[in-house]
Amino acid sequence: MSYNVLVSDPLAEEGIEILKNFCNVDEKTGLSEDELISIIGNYDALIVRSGTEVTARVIEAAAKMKYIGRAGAGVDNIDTDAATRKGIIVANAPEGNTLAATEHTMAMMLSLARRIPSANASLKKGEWKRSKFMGVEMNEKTLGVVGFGRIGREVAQRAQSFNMRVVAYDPFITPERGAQFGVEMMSVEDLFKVADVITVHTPLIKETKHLVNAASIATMKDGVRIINCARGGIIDEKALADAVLSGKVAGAALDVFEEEPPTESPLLGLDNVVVTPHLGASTVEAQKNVAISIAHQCIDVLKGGAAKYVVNAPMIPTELQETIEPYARLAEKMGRLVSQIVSGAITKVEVTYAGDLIEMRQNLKFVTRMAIKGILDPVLQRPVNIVNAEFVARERGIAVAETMTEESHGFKNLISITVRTKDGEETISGSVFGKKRVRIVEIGSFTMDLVPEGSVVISRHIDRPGVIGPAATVLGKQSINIAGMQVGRVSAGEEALMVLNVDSVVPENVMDELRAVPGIISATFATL
Ligand SMILES: NC(=O)c1ccc[n+]([C@@H]2O[C@H](COP(=O)([O-])OP(=O)(O)OC[C@H]3O[C@@H](n4cnc5c(N)ncnc54)[C@H](O)[C@@H]3O)[C@@H](O)[C@H]2O)c1
Ligand SMILES: O=C(O)[C@H](O)COP(=O)(O)O
Repeated sequence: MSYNVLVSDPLAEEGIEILKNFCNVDEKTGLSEDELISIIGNYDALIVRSGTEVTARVIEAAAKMKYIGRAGAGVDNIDTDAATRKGIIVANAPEGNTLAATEHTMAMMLSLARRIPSANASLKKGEWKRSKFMGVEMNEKTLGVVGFGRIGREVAQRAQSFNMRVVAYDPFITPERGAQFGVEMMSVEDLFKVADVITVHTPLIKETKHLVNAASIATMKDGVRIINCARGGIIDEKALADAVLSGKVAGAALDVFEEEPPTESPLLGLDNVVVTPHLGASTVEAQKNVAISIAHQCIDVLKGGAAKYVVNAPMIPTELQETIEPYARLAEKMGRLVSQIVSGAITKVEVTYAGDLIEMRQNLKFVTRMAIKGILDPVLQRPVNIVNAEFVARERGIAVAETMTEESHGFKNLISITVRTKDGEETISGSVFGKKRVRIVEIGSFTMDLVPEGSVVISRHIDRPGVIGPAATVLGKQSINIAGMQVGRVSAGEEALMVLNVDSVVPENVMDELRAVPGIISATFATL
């Protein structure tokens, strides 16, 4: 199968080469939304940087899209909710440009402190104004880092080497974690009060929109310096310009703007403001890193696998991927089976984890989503995957619950899926033996040891002589080979369950014949 990939922003050649070895690649930059919409239906994957707005309209038109890759960190130019609804994997390359953005932040801080851009421009105009460009030292100043993630931490370490005191605000980082970096975590209000230089390193989300505004600037030290190498919009540009003009803020350095390019930003005309055109990630090294990462992830997804840095699905830490994989595979197969043996509209799915699995509770969301995918796949025409499984379930009014229990019925690990419908409920349990031997061990109250692969016939019958033989004869007459058989019963003479692994599809008319065998109560054909 040949795949088409559209690269709509400049991507380093190293990434393009990797893609070209696997699929057709079109590089078309500078497209308008309408131009993008008119061609996007031809592509299986789209790769962007911050230049392309991947709107809900674009995603709606992306009929066969499986992957949107962001060769960089910020995904605020991609409507990830719209992608999630469509089951499109959105992935980024968050680590590749961390050091580039960090070093750019340090460059901006020093440029601001020593007024390098203005001094450079002045000298090049033929002036020699040494006293005009008096600077300040960073030594012993306090740096306030807002957002103590990858870049925030790297900036902090470099600032410490300048002998700066570093304080930080990040609602998701504990004081203990901050202390490991020699950084005091504090409230944003306190940080604004004590910092000589403030640098923001958060994503642009509703909580961080205009975090630096007229009111918060008023609480800052007189002569504070402010840096934004994260996202335009975290700082209210008008408020910042007013504060620079009034002298409250001694200077600002901005790499990113509310609108890019920033045609109307009041900051562009100010002397004490250093600006760059979103260059944080623009190093040869960073561009190579992100292009390679996003190209490999693209190929992994097109081959049917998962991307390493998915932003719209649960991520599994690399070290756990091998451990989780068999559970995810088992849950999907169990979901497929249970969905084909229940009748009536599904109203609730409950996935219960027991035994050793409880220790992995943080990472079981992935397994639950695979169970839902398995349940919905056989009944829906649209693609259901790890990205949109929960969304599609919700959309269909199916409640999903995930529970943990110590009770594992003697198994080392146990996954149980209970599906409720308007007509009743069915529970299937499975376990992973050794590292990856997956088995279904219970269907309802019947114990078994079923390899969840291929085609199966599941029937309920009265436990008495003369039922199983005639049932097998029905299949034999149609040359349908029985590769395996499991029979389970709770007590002799009552209802029993039979599962036949068959080597070919059993047509509906043959299933009807099977259902007509005296003693057979019900029979279902399922593909796993
Ligand atoms: N200028 C550039 O070219 C450039 C390059 C790379 C990254 N970036 C941007 O830099 C920013 C940081 O990137 P990163 O890789 O460090 O991301 P990251 O996810 O590692 O760190 C972001 C941090 O922000 C914190 N945070 C979230 N909400 C917050 C809030 N309300 N208040 C304070 N902190 C909050 C998170 O807990 C996290 O620790 C992103 O916006 C990214 O898009 C810009
Ligand atoms: O979020 C990012 O990675 C940076 O803003 C870089 O954006 P760019 O890839 O458009 O340079």
